[in-house]
Amino acid sequence: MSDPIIHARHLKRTYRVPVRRPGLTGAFRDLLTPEYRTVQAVQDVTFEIGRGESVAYLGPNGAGKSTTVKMLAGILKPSGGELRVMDFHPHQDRQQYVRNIGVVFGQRTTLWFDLAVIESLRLLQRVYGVPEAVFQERLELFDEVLDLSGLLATPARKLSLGQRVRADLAAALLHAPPVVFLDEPTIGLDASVKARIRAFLRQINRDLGTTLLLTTHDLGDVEAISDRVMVIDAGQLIFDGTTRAMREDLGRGDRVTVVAPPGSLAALNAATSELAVPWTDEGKGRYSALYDGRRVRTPDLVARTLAAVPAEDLELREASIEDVVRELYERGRHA
Ligand SMILES: Nc1ncnc2c1ncn2[C@@H]1O[C@H](COP(=O)(O)OP(=O)(O)OP(=O)(O)O)[C@@H](O)[C@H]1O
Repeated sequence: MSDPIIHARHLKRTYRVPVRRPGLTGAFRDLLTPEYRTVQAVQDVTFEIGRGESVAYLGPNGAGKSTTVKMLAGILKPSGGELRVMDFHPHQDRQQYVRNIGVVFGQRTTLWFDLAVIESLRLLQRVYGVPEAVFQERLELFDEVLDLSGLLATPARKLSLGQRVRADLAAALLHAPPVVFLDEPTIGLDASVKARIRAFLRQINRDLGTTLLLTTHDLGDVEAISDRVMVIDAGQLIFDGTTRAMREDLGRGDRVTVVAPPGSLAALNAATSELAVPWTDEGKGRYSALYDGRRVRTPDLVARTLAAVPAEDLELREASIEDVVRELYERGRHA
């Protein structure tokens, strides 16, 4: 990796949460003698991200993604470990640091609610000291890709979700920060807005060399925006590498799908048990299995499958990122 810009070493973050005791007496006791338990949201996470990389940070619900992003953005103080982004300690150096990064939370806005979008952008222009000519140039670029011009006069509170996220992206990138953190930037957006935002993020990554780290549950984002994937589960990194390496690491880079009468699962599993290829019932008569094409001979698998069930259709393809991530989460759960 060339020139790391983000260093996280043994990063930890715990939350202290009140324990709720049952019933009315419990409620009184909670009030008088509160008890707390510790949630380990991020347990021990180590990674480096190079300048200009575009990294997707994935994990199931509650895995610790948002907590990591909030530490990276300087909003939360790590409970342990080290964190450095460029030459800053994000939380400690927060005031200076935030001028050098962009942050987008898909679920909440950083725009002033009652101000027209352009007024928010003008305020940010002043905060960041962006010269007028540069401001105009960037507005033009944002308008080109994010189609902003129609939104500029509208107060943030009147924007639809998709419009709001587009305006938030412009606000986060106005000062051309070298590093941008995005927490579920495409959540709840329709396909066309998603496509626009993905294209925009890809463009700033490629053309401006902006380093991106984004959390998402939408694996379409990963395919479109990121070259590298880090997967966190229960507060720990369980994978860090390219999507291709992820397929290879798992050894299940191929997928077979068959359409067969309902109730075919047992017969399929029996037919391929020697190959250790377990099937999943996807409903509506579709059954699929992930397997390692280097270990299992595909013609052998196909022959066994077709002998076991009266198949209406059979499809072979490379496993999608979605397949692989689902499998990774499962593996993490059973580890
Ligand atoms: N403010 C908080 N107070 C207490 N516990 C919290 C707080 N924020 C998060 N947690 C807990 O920390 C853990 C990690 O949460 P986090 O929001 O970082 O996960 P996530 O991977 O972003 O999840 P999701 O995909 O659902 O957004 C979870 O167990 C969550 O309940």
